[in-house]
Amino acid sequence: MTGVDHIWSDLKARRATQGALRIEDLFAADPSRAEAFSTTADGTLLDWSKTAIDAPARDLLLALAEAAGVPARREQMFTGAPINETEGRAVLHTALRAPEGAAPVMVDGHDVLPDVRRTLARMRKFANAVRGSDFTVTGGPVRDVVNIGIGGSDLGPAMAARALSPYADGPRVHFVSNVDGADIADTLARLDPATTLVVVSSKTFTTIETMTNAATARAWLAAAVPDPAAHFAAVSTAEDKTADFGIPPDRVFGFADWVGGRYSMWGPIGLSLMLAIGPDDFDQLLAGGAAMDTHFRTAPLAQNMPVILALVGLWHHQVCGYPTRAVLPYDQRLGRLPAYLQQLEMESNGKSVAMDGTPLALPSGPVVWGEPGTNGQHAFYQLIHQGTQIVPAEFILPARGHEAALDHHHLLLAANCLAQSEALMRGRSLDEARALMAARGLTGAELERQARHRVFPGNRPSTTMLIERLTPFALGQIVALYEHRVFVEGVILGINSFDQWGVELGKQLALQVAPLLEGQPAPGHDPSTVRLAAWVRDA
Ligand SMILES: O=P(O)(O)OC[C@H]1O[C@](O)(CO)[C@@H](O)[C@@H]1O
Repeated sequence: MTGVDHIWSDLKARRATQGALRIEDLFAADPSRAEAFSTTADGTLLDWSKTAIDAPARDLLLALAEAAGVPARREQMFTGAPINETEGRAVLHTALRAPEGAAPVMVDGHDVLPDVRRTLARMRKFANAVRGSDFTVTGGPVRDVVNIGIGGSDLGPAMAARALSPYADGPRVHFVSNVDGADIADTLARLDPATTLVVVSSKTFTTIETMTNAATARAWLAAAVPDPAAHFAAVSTAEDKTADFGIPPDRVFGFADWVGGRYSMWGPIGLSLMLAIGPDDFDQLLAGGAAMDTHFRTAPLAQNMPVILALVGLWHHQVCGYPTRAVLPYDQRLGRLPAYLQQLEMESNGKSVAMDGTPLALPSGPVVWGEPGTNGQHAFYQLIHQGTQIVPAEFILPARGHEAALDHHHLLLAANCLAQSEALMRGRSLDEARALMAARGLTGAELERQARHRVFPGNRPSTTMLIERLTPFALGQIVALYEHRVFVEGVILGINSFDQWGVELGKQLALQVAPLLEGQPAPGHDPSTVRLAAWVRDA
């Protein structure tokens, strides 16, 4: 067994010794627990005290991070080593947000930062022109922007545009991703082609959903304006393909293959966001990401927010065996954060083999899901509180909202968030439930029956991340925090978090199923698929 294997088995042994331990007991035993199991970074706070991680478990988890080589791998990532080994690429989304004066980042003997800055300056110039009406389309200044992209070329900017809507003072930005014609039809139906700019965002510029939607947008424009090409910009690593599509090079924003799709919102893939909020606020987003990078790179592991969040995640999924985790932002504008994190976490760490191709010794990443509070409270929290499976909850709460006149809303929002984590931990015992029923006048068997329905087991873990307000800077911190959390979990599990071979097969088969739907011969499909296709075809 390796040192890492030993620590995993020590962790499982530690968990086994906890028996009926209640999280509340940990607070009783250590009056400083709330502080000791909290981590801060540039105005944010992560409280992980409401978990069953006790001091010995914490020490083992930190030892695990050391033994798995997190600090060394982290340096390799930041300095451009090809740590995406299955694709032979560096992983340098951090370079997209590197501050002025940062040390050169070398890939194949070439500092990538000057190119990053040049592209950012071009984006800034273009965004200023569009926002300032210097860039015009057929009908004059651009009033609407349609971002066409999917996965990492959609979720990041779409999530951020919604999160930062109080900062949106440019053209209205819309996001079309699904190949379902309903998506683009509903979007375009509201828009005037003469004043619409379409940004086609695709790292590869081959993704079938995006190229189909782009062609539909082009046809929509062609039917209404004399020069449809004048209404397009593109973001891609494949400049030959953007040229084939007819987009002039001065409106193409390229990036290198060392930026993974789901890590790409910091660069040109963020163009539509920049058009909405402006270059200065976009810079603030980058600054927040960069601040989290510095924290991740320099803070000791025991105070390192991404490392801690990762270790909490490993404790819950790989040690305790909880199958999912819920991300519960108490901010309506973070409504797309769970979807964004689903791609970030599940596409990154949803793997079955280790870097060397051998089967993983431990489960890979968990299912990630969620919804903003308080809406989730009135939907699925029932299961989180009383269901038979335990769902670690990750709360995110800004201390203040943007609506000063609605502070009373925010107070209730915050109270709900804090109350949920308390309720999850504390629960309600059978005796407490019996007392409640007795107070309502019930007695005997009926009291007992009703009381049992009102028991909350409690002892359910959660973390709470606090930010001051959902600013561009804070959003940058949150996204970079989760990116690094995924990285740390991946390193410790031995996973390559930067490829996504698991999405390939379905894409290939979709192309082979299409002829079936058109009634053409398409051998090699199973009887169920053939029958389903026939039903769809003949309906
Ligand atoms: O930006 P592209 O090349 O269109 O890819 C879109 C998305 O498709 C995937 O490759 C797989 O679905 C994602 O990783 C990526 O973000």
